[in-house]
Order: sequence, then structure tokens, then C-alpha cells
Amino acid sequence: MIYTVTFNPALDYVVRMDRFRAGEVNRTASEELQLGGKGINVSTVLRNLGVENVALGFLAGFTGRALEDSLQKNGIQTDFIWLDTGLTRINVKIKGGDETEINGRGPDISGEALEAMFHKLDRLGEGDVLVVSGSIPATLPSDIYERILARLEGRGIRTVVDATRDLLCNVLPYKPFLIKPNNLELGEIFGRELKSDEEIRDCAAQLQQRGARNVLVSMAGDGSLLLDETGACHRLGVPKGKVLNSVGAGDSMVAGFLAGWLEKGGYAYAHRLGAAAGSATAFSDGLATGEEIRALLNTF
Ligand SMILES: Nc1ncnc2c1ncn2[C@@H]1O[C@H](COP(=O)(O)OP(=O)(O)O)[C@@H](O)[C@H]1O
Ligand SMILES: O=P(O)(O)OC[C@H]1O[C@](O)(COP(=O)(O)O)[C@@H](O)[C@@H]1O
Repeated sequence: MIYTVTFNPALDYVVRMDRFRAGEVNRTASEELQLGGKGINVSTVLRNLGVENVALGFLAGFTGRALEDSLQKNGIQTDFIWLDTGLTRINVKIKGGDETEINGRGPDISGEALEAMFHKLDRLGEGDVLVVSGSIPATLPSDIYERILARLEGRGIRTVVDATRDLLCNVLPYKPFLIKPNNLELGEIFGRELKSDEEIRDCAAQLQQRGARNVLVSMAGDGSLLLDETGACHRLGVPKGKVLNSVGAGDSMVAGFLAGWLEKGGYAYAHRLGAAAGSATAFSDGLATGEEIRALLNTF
């Protein structure tokens, strides 16, 4: 079974307007509420591709209830831990000329709630896949992803980590099956801007030397580069299409990669399905459907 963990789920409030002006009253042309949080997006796209999975994480308050109801209505299995206080956050995504995002801090997670999550993870076993992704609420220790991977070590569980800076770097010794930084996040880790494929490949190789098995670097409209565990490097561009909303494109890519790898076992195909999923989401209003993703697969 595939499990996703989202420490800080969200409702994404997506508003569109001709031009967003900071410091002024802005009126929207349209608005919608989407389910959000990186692991939750991965769960949704996996489900859209026909891959059964369970969404784990922490929820609180009426926004949390709305999120869980919608996930279940969409046919996604959930096993969340409920927090006694606070509210699952609402992240604001402004499409007005440029894309501006305001991501909330999220509710506090108590020590007890965290312990409850560790107990759930203790049930995973041989052949399971665990995806941990997204930010963590400010009250959690910054080694939390590392502690999860340490606890899973030696049990035949593949892990996928999509996080930034230390959250990502600290898990490398636990040999994650896949990490997916974007090119800017990869540059942040090495303290410089990465300008060429060679530089990106070199940095990906260094993360591999530090323990990552497969490194998938996404580059928004410039496509993606996969350095797989055999040492082969795969580079894909993007198909032609109109970008409507790139929120969740990275999460869709992770889901597509996993779905492709489960379907055929090879990394070239996993990368293609991941790339198709990323672009299909960028070309649709919300997260891409299975049909939208498979329609793009042949363009690579
Ligand atoms: N503007 C775009 N046009 C076409 N494909 C895109 C676009 N933005 C993202 N994608 C696809 O989705 C993938 C992930 O997007 P990216 O923005 O790099 O991830 P993240 O959201 O994690 O930063 C890209 O590698 C690409 O394949
Ligand atoms: O957990 P974080 O890093 O604050 O990010 C949460 C946001 O990321 C998203 O999951 C989108 O992620 P990507 O655009 O990186 O794929 C949104 O749905 C959500 O609002």
C-alpha cells in the first residue's frame, strides 16, 4: 500500500483577477476552494491514476472536517489524527498576472498527537511506500522527517521525500527511494543558482552520494531531470499547452512517477508518467485527472 503523510494539510483558496495590486482593495473574477497540502495532492493524483493509497496526517477544526469529507467523497482512504485545538490552514493562491501564494503556518501539533502518528507508521511493513512531503508546523522539531525515516529503516519500506533544505538533507542517510527538489530548492541546498543541466546533474549526483536512491529535479516550464539509481540521467521537456494553474504540479509529478514505477518497474517510464502528470496539472484548473495525464503521455 502507498501511504502519504501531510503534517500541514490545507484548503487552497484560489482567486483569479486581471491584476493583483498589493496594498489596494482587489476584486476577484472567480474564486474556488481546492484540497491542498503536498501529501494530499499526491494522494489525489494517485487515486486519479487508479492507484489505491491512504492519506495520513493531522487535521483540526471545521476546515479539517471539510477537507476530510471532500477527500472521502472523492474516494480517497483517510486515517488522520485530529488535533484538539486550532484550524487546518487555508492557503491563498492569487492568480493575477503573476502567481502569489500565502501559505499559512498551520495548527500546533502536540507531543501526544505526534506519538499517535508514530504508532500508525509502526503498522507499515515490507513492500509499502511512504510519501512524506510539505512543510511542518512551526512547533514541530526540524528533525521530524529524519525521525520518521529512522523508525522505518530496515523494514523493507520505500520512502519518498518532497521537502526543502534541512528537512530534505537530513533524511539522505536513510536512503530515500525518491527525492524531488525543484531546481530552485536544489540551488538553495548548495547555496548557488543552478544555470545549466550539467550543474543540476552534478548537484543531484551529490545528493545521491549522500544517500538518495533516485533524484528527480523538477524545473517548472523547463521540464525535469531524473538521475536514477543505476546512474542513468533522463531529461524531459514539457509539451505545448496553456498554463492555467501550476499549484500541485510538483506533487502530481511525484504521484505520476510512483504510479509509473508501480505499473512497469522502470525509471524511464516512471519519469515520463511523472512529467505527464506535472504538465497535465499545470494545464488544468485543479489537479489533473487520469485521462488528462494519460493523454499527455505520448507527447514525450
Ligand atoms: N508551466 C509549465 N508548463 C508545462 N509543464 C509544467 C509547468 N510547470 C510545471 N510543469 C511540469 O510539472 C513539473 C513539476 O513542476 P514544478 O513547478 O517544477 O514543481 P514544484 O511545484 O514542486 O516546484 C515540471 O517538472 C514540469 O514537468
Ligand atoms: O506544505 P507547504 O510547503 O506549505 O505547501 C503547501 C502547498 O503546496 C501545495 O501542496 C502545492 O505544492 P506544489 O505546487 O509544490 O506541488 C499546495 O496545495 C499547498 O497549499
